[in-house]
Amino acid sequence: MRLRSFFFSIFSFSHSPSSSSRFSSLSAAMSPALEKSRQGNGECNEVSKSKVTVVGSGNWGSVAAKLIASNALKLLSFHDEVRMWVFEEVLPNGEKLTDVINKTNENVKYLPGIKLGRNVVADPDLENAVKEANMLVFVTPHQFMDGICKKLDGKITGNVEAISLVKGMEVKKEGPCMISSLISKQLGINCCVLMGANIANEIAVEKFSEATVGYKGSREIAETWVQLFSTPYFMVTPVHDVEGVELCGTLKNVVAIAAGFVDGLEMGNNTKAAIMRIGLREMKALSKLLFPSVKDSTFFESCGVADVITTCLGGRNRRVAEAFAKSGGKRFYLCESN
Ligand SMILES: NC(=O)c1ccc[n+]([C@@H]2O[C@H](COP(=O)([O-])OP(=O)(O)OC[C@H]3O[C@@H](n4cnc5c(N)ncnc54)[C@H](O)[C@@H]3O)[C@@H](O)[C@H]2O)c1
Ligand SMILES: O=P(O)(O)OC[C@H](O)CO
Repeated sequence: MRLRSFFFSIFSFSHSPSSSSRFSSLSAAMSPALEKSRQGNGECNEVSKSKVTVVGSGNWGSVAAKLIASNALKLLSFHDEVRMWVFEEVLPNGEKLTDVINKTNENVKYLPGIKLGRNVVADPDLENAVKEANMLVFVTPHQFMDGICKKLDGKITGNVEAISLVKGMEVKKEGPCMISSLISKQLGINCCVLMGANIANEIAVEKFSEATVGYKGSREIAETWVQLFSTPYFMVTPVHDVEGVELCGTLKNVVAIAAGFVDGLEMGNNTKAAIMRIGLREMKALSKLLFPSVKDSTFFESCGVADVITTCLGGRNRRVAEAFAKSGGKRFYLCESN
């Protein structure tokens, strides 16, 4: 049904005179809950509404806040306000990033030129930002997650759900630890994941893309996350395989670095395609070794093959690896700053 809608939408798109109607039929087919909520049935009082906090405000974190903010305004079951925790930085003009976001509604450092939505409130105080939320969206570079979880240890109470958009893992002495497990174990809450072929800057300007929500246990909470993130230009599918989805988002970065080396060394498109194919096969093998429950079908979702393709074509990992190879082995961080 969804596949048919998708092809129908592409067909409509190619025959559509205006870009604003591009994905209207797709939107209608995919979001019955959104349409129902828009009509309003008066069943949700203020107390039962979910409050969302986005923990992180980088490039993807800001786009995630924008997606969520637009839906929070439309869906009855969510509070309008979306908090966004900002790792405070002082900008070259001396202003604090948080103040500028709240004044201009724009993350001028990590997502310049894009309005986040007036209902996004930037907050530099992590504890304060999460204290009233019952839905937490974690989206920072992976290396900061251990520290963030430690700061929040014992501070999350009540019925709270989390989702991780972090593409990476903690590698401890005992072995690899998925970020969703880190969140679950340290904060004592259930944690889904959202991964996919999602270059943030493209989604920021509302170009169409897909994503995958990985969950374990109840499908109901996964459906709530799908509702919160879905827009006509962002199509989200739930998959009952949290480890598989998260490992796809993590391991594709390694393939992207290899693809960047291939580009930097000018080895050509056939070699790059081979890297992507073999890379995907190795992602699957390693994922299944770590978690035998990982499903083959997950690798055909947006989080799998599609993310390998987009990251190897347009991602930052690819770009920095290409610069590294072209520079003849300059230090990685110097390539990153270019
Ligand atoms: N950017 C994308 O296109 C994209 C798309 C999908 C997934 N992701 C994943 O999302 C996650 C977040 O990426 P992003 O693009 O939002 O961030 P980013 O790469 O833009 O990173 C910068 C962020 O890190 C914060 N930061 C810096 N020092 C910190 C510290 N000591 N403690 C806490 N935070 C600190 C900065 O304030 C900023 O918010 C990553 O795992 C990434 O792989 C990114
Ligand atoms: O820019 P990258 O390499 O971090 O990739 C961004 C996203 O993960 C692509 O889905």
